[in-house]
Amino acid sequence: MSSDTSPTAGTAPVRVTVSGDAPYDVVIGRGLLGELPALLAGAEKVLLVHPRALRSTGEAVREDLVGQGFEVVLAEVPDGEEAKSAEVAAFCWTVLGQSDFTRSDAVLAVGGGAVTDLAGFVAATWLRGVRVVQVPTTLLAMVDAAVGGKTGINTAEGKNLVGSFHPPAGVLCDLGALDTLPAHDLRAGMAEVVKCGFIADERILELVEADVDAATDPRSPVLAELVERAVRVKARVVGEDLKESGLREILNYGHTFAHAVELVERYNWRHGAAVSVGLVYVAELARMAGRLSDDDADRHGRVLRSLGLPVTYRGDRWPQLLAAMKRDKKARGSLLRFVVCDGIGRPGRLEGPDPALLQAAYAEISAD
Ligand SMILES: NC(=O)c1ccc[n+]([C@@H]2O[C@H](COP(=O)([O-])OP(=O)(O)OC[C@H]3O[C@@H](n4cnc5c(N)ncnc54)[C@H](O)[C@@H]3O)[C@@H](O)[C@H]2O)c1
Ligand SMILES: O=C(O)C(=O)C[C@@H](O)[C@H](O)[C@H](O)COP(=O)(O)O
Ligand SMILES: [Zn+2]
Repeated sequence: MSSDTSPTAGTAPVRVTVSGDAPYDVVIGRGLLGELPALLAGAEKVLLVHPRALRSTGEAVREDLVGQGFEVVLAEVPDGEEAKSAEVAAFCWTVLGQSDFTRSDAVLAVGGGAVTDLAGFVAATWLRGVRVVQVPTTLLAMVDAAVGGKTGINTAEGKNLVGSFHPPAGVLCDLGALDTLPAHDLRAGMAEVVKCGFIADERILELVEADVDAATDPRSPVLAELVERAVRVKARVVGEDLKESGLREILNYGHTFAHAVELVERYNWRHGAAVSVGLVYVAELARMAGRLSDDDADRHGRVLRSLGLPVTYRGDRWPQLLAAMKRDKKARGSLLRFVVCDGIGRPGRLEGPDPALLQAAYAEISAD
């Protein structure tokens, strides 16, 4: 994770501060793991949660921290969405209990968004809340999941239905981790980057449109700029509205449909891929509701398609999708609520849309 012949090697890390009751920094750069001891200072024990795929990274980080005097207990969890279950959370609680973790000890997540969500939730619930430090290793986790303190696990009925707001003590986005990330996972992360472009920072869209290869090259300064821009959008929003009482909902752009797709597909779709289709769906919905221009709506599909992300979904799943959307956290009683854009960088809400409109937007993005 600290290689480096990359053009961004040697450049000073960028620090984005997230404000709130306990402000913290999101650090973006290369070779950042030397910052871990300071973030963990005061803890005797550290629970290092990592996915199976990152066993050797987990071992290397453990050795480093042991050399710095920490007692490190490893919790290896399944890859991907399988990690976000009550069973895996209970496994972590058992490890914490058997290792006598106290309130001055800490949880350290090294992994993608599934691991940062799980580890954050475990930290939020252990002894009613202990410190968590996030080391995201996917693009999606760097720009979104590890930042902002939204933690959670899934239940059989839906995505992230159990969780807590528990901000981290710090986030280290070591871009070197992206060197080993499969291309489809990098693309999945771009869906959340592009989401930030539509809700708040049009320059993100322009950078992708100008050179999609540079935008998706883990070693390019363009990708580093995109990470920073997306993190700044997220930091600004969660710094103002940690618990999603209003503004934070804009980060959920595209997610009402996306989470429904993930559930219907039994989590065999990557979250970012589902977000891509969800963005196109909600752009279509906004266009049909007379809220978004044809040009701006078309731009959603064009940018996401250029990144190799899906922009259509099978046409025979409407009842299941609608049932899942009713469990979206933005719903109030039987009122479905969507984040829509009235233009680029102008997020708003669409409340209780006509069911016929919802289905018509689905028909528009359906593949035969
Ligand atoms: N809390 C939030 O605010 C928030 C925001 C966005 C997404 N999320 C959640 O994040 C999750 C998706 O995260 P994701 O896209 O990172 O997927 P993921 O965590 O499932 O990781 C994808 C795969 O990449 C592997 N991996 C991770 N880092 C790697 C690396 N450097 N090299 C090689 N392989 C690596 C993982 O083991 C996994 O198999 C979803 O559960 C989503 O709900 C949460
Ligand atoms: O941080 C947020 O707030 C978001 O909504 C970011 C989303 O990208 C993320 O997928 C989040 O986990 C979705 O939250 P949920 O509340 O809809 O489960
Ligand atoms: Zn998301």
